[in-house]
Amino acid sequence: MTHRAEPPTGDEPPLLAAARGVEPSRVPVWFMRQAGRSLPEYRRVREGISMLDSCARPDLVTEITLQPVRRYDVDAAIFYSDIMVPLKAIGVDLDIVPGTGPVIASPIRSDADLAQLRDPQPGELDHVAEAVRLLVAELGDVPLIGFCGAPFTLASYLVEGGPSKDYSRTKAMMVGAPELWRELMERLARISAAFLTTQVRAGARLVQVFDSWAGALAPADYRASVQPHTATVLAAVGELGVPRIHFGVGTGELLGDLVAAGADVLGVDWRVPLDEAWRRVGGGVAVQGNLDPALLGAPWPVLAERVREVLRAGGRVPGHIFNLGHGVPPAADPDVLARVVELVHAEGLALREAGAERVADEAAPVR
Ligand SMILES: Cc1c2[nH]c(c1CCC(=O)O)Cc1[nH]c(c(CCC(=O)O)c1C)Cc1[nH]c(c(CCC(=O)O)c1C)Cc1[nH]c(c(C)c1CCC(=O)O)C2
Repeated sequence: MTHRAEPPTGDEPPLLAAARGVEPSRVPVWFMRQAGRSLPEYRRVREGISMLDSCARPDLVTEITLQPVRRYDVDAAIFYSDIMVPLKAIGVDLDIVPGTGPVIASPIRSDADLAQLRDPQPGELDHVAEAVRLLVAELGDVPLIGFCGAPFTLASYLVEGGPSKDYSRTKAMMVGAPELWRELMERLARISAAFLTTQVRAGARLVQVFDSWAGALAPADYRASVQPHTATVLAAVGELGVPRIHFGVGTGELLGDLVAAGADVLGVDWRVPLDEAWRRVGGGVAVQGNLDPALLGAPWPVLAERVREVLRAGGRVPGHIFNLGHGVPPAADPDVLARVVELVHAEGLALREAGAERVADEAAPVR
């Protein structure tokens, strides 16, 4: 995808313009995990219904996805689902335990265990397509973001059996049983690609691939054992022509490799300033991020300054989509998020210009 190549178009949704590196009519903003426990209306509709059951009901998926769009003036909806949903759909015995995360009944540690993983059959993702179609009809001009988990992040849950701090069984398989690892990653890439292309074919206009835990890997291991499989997923949606965001936490040393996997937008956590991230990858992409979610609890004047700092750094990059550096924490105050959206929209473009001027100053010859 080219950047700075096309003139601004007044009516293109700001999110899609920024993703192409074209100046948008306002700085677009959305939040990872904008739907979820931080919203009282979410807690109400989820009462007595498990996470995975809610994901299987297109009416609930539609309602929950729309909740943050009604409450905030965000520039995108993100499909309410989970990275584990396609695995559940093919029959993997798993649950999402509140306060813990995904838990797998029979972790995958041998060739025989791989039998749990097969390509989704026709019909198994119909509830996903139906929910996306319902949503797109309701959303009007607000684009829907589709998403999936990258093979490594999915593998980490399947091999460990649940959330992990060090991913030691996963890494041991990666280096100690490379054939088993390759087969596992190839199967996961096909499953995630099917989940993602289902969303795009039903109307999602942009996608985000979450390799949330890839930052745990050394770059050489990432490149040898992970990147080719994520590239398969990104290529499958690339063929459909939608912009692709690639995101992971703690990936400061991997940013160039994340882009090389086939991304149009680099998702950055709060550890690396956006302009620095863009320099590290040599440009050629838009960036998304990267306010530290922990700062949402700071006094408003302090938080507002941090929002402006993100906008200035993003202003040095041809396309910037404002977001947090990771998901909205369950304890976040929705009124604070609403103020962040207002601030980004009110001051974003002016601060982009300020950021761009600073780049020009630095580029001027020293006398
Ligand atoms: C690693 C990962 C998972 N799921 C996801 C990731 C990648 C994103 C990231 O890095 O955070 C992706 C995800 N999960 C969810 C969304 C959709 C909606 C959105 O972003 O607004 C998305 C994009 C809903 C969800 N997925 C989950 C919730 C909370 C469950 C609940 O409300 O009961 C939501 C709204 C559950 C979940 N699912 C997972 C975890 C770690 C958890 C949290 C467990 C907990 O703290 O209770 C696995």
